[in-house]
Parts: sequence; C-alpha cells; structure tokens
Amino acid sequence: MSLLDIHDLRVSFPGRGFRAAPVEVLHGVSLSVSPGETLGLVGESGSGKTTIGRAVLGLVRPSGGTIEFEGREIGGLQGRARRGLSDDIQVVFQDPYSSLNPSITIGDTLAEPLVTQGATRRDARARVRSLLDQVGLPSDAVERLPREFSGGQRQRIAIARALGPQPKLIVCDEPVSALDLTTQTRVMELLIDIQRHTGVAYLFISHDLTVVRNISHRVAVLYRGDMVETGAAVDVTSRPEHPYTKRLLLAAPVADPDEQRRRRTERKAATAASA
Ligand SMILES: Nc1ncnc2c1ncn2[C@@H]1O[C@H](COP(=O)(O)OP(=O)(O)OP(=O)(O)O)[C@@H](O)[C@H]1O
Repeated sequence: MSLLDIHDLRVSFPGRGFRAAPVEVLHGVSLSVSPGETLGLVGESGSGKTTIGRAVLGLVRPSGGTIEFEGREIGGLQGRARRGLSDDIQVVFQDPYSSLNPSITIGDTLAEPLVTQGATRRDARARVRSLLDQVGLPSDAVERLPREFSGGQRQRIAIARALGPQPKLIVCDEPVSALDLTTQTRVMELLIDIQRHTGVAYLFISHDLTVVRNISHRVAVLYRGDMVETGAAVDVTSRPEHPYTKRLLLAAPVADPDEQRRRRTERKAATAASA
C-alpha cells in the first residue's frame, strides 16, 4: 500500500480583482509515494509543486480530489483534526534563514516538538544530542542561536527538527536551492543517508531535474498544474517522453562546450515540438 496517495487533486485560489473568478492552479493531479521511497516532483516555477506540498501538509484546502495518507483521507483536514499527522508528515523548507526562529537556541528548537509530543525534558535532551549527531553537527550546537550557523548548517538543523518526531514522510520543498553547489551535494548525501537508516519517505520538490534525479527513485513532472510524466528516475531522466521533460533536461547546466552546443540544438527542436 502507498504511504501517500493523491488522486485527481484540484486546487483553486481566489482570482485577483473585484469579482474575479477563482484560478485553478492544479487541474487534477495524481501521484503516490511508497514507504521509504523518494518521489521527485519537478517542474518550472509556478507549475504548482509547492501547492501540492502545502496541500499534503494541510496548509491549502483542495477544491477537488483526494489525499490519502496510509489509507486515510487527509485532504482539507486542518488544526486539531490533523493531530498525530503532524508527527508522521514533516517538512523542510527552502530558506534556511527564515525557517528557524532567530531568538531560540538550537537545543530548544529541536526539543520543543519532542516535548509537545510527550517526551520528558531529559529524554528530549538526549534525543536532541542524537539528532545533532545524525545530521553531522557538534553537540555544543544546543547552546547556540541560528545566526551562528552557515546556510548548509541551518538546513541540517531544519532536517534534524523534521526528523525529531520520527516521521514517515518529509516534504522537502526545494531544500537545497538556496545553497552553493558543494553544500547542496553534502545535504543531498545526508538526506539519502538518513533515508537509508530510518526508512523515511521524501516528497522531494525541485525545479532542477539534475538535483531530483540524484535522490529520487521515481520522478513526477508537473507542467502548468498538470502531471505530464511519471516514471522511474532513470527512465524519466535518460529517456524522457514528454517534450516538456526533454526541455527541462536540456536546460540543466553542463560544463562541456560540445555538449552545450548539442543541447542547444535539441532544446530548439523540443521547444518547437511542444509549442
Ligand atoms: N496563496 C495563493 N494565492 C493565490 N495564488 C497562489 C497562492 N499560492 C500559489 N499561487 C499561485 O499558484 C501557482 C502555483 O504556485 P506554486 O508556488 O505551487 O508553484 P511552484 O511550482 O512551487 O513554483 P516555485 O518554484 O516558484 O515556488 C502560481 O501561479 C502561484 O502564483
């Protein structure tokens, strides 16, 4: 059975201006994530990736379709009705600078959700030490404030916070996009390593197909609110079927000038085919 099963999801937002009609940004999207799996959700800016993530987190109310988590319908559940679910489904956001409270120490940031979950202060302290170890940060981080850490380290703290309640699924919304290339690679390796040890599943959202293919078992491609292609990561990224996926792939940066030239030609052909 799937861990997460989204079927025919529709989301509309109020239109701009007086009496404007609602604007549908997801037009019946279906996807699933199995336990321990990473589904990469890729698409250009504005295609609706974050809206899917927010709907799974209960931050956006669907206008149609279903979102099932372990067989239970959770679409539209908010507040108290989501109690328990917030342990099972966690999130890591893109911006490591705004996602941590600047005036709360790392120790308290990580301990607070554990205490809310029912842990004693003492157990929470021990678990915080183990979480810091798991994400490769020193134990003296507990005394320090977010401003004392780099972007990559802050993202490690955000990952540790997400891991605290031992979730089954983490929605990773562009978790490495704000980081430099070397730090991106390290954080991606950390996420893969964590999955290997904990069996957590990821819904991994990114506009960058090269980032997504390195971490995902399967990839789903979203284009203007429609799912245009889903398949094994290796198939979608080496033999893309939809012209839009081909374009995304050809837009990925490469160092070799010959390859750059070849891709420019292919990109023109793919653009013409999808126009
Ligand atoms: N709260 C909102 N109210 C109105 N429109 C919204 C809201 N949130 C998102 N949208 C619109 O929905 C569409 C999809 O946005 P979304 O953020 O899901 O795309 P995305 O693929 O994640 O893009 P990005 O990578 O830029 O975040 C966009 O046109 C956006 O302007």
